[in-house]
Amino acid sequence: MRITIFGTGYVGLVTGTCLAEVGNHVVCVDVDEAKIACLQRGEVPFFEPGLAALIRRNSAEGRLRFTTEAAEGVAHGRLQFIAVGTPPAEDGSADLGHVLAVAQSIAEHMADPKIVVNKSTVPVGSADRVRACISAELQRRGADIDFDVVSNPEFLKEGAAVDDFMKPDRVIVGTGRQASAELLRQLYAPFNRNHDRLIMMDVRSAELTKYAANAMLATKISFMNELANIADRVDADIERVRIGIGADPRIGYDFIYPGAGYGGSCFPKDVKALVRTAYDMDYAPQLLQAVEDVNERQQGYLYSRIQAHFAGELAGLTFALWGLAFKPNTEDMREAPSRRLIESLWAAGASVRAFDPKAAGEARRIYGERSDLVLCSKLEDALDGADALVIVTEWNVFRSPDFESMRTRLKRPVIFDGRNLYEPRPVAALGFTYYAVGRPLDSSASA
Ligand SMILES: NC(=O)c1ccc[n+]([C@@H]2O[C@H](COP(=O)([O-])OP(=O)(O)OC[C@H]3O[C@@H](n4cnc5c(N)ncnc54)[C@H](O)[C@@H]3O)[C@@H](O)[C@H]2O)c1
Ligand SMILES: O=c1ccn([C@@H]2O[C@H](COP(=O)(O)OP(=O)(O)O[C@H]3O[C@H](CO)[C@@H](O)[C@H](O)[C@H]3O)[C@@H](O)[C@H]2O)c(=O)[nH]1
Repeated sequence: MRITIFGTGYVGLVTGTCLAEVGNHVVCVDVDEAKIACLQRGEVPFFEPGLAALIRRNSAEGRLRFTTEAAEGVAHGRLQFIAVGTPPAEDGSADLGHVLAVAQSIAEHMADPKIVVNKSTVPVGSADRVRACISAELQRRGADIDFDVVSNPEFLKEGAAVDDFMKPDRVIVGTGRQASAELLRQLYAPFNRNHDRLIMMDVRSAELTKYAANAMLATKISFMNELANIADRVDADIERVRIGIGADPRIGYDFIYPGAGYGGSCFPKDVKALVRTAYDMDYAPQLLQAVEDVNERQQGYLYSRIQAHFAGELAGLTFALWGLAFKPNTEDMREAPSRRLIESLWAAGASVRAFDPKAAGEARRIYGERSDLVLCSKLEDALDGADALVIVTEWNVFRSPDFESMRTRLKRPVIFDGRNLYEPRPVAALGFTYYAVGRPLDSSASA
């Protein structure tokens, strides 16, 4: 099939590349000239495992092209995917500005029938707004061209995006038209061979399904963070509790890790947007509001532990930080817990020596060169002369460190672990003061 994708971020670029990989002819359009120039040179603008090789192969074999020309993109595909950002507006609602700008471009250049497929995460009713936008422009042009707007939300995770797209748990397609449903079924057939993963529904339910999935996952995390905070106070070990409850298949082990709070470009903004939708409909979403409030507090967890340990005297201290990205296997720092922590430490007069396997460049882009942020190229270097180590992201390389060397490099043997990577008792036995999330400090519970 001939397919056009608007937006070459995590979703657009992965979607376009994976659709090309199974034999389709794909044109990706972005307004960011630097990004498109980079892709045209065969470089990938961000780190996502496995993506670069796929882009290079499909570009070389002529199935994948990149352009800033909307007209070229609109002319190419019968299917026009919208995969642009929907950032939070001031009031928490999803900002549809980029989505509607793409709809407008499609309508301006449309010369034959199109199926517009929305992959961006958008509030219920957005497909109607896209449809209205396209209709208005076609009417202005005096053009009578058939089109449909389909909702096809994306569920990929950063760091595993290619795998998630190639082997989806499910593909949600929201449309009221049989012909659109049939075309989307054909499009996704190569990803649907093992068993039928396609779930067809109406457009509004498809739009809400995306928010429901993210809100449910965010709820699991906030629930565990709440429990971890209770465990802290009653001297119980949340890791034992996690293992104990996950054994119940109705609960399961996925997404019940307590930590430094959820971050990233999706959960924080999507929970907020769903809360906003509910309030707009005169419904108070108490549970969702609590999910967000708990996360807000949890993002301050590491800092409050640090403050308590140093009795609020942080001025002049140096903290080694392991992990800047919002989670492992990505360089993305959008809403990363590390940012809130770094900024709190700076505000208290402390400085930071950070190591992240992939996100140092992103941190430099966000914060620029500053004397209170040293970005180290080796994890050991971050420790040198620091008053404590703080672990914010659970990269694999942090899981089995050389504790002896760590103790000699740190000025004081103190670890604040926001991801519960180690067992408290053995680490304490090596002479460290070890703070984890919801785990007692060297108690029999952690034996
Ligand atoms: N990142 C994820 O893991 C993920 C997963 C599922 C769904 N989503 C949703 O998908 C959407 C895109 O997310 P993302 O992380 O890929 O975004 P992103 O910020 O990484 O990329 C968006 C891209 O769209 C481009 N763009 C903006 N306006 C444009 C226009 N008018 N025409 C063409 N390109 C334009 C931007 O330049 C940018 O390159 C969001 O709604 C997000 O919530 C994201
Ligand atoms: O048990 C857990 C699991 C995750 N997290 C945190 O939750 C955040 C989000 O993690 P993850 O869901 O793995 O990353 P995303 O790439 O943001 O993916 C989510 O958001 C995407 C965008 O909507 C969806 O498509 C995905 O299905 C959904 O998992 C990160 O800060 C994690 O550290 C925890 O604290 N505990």
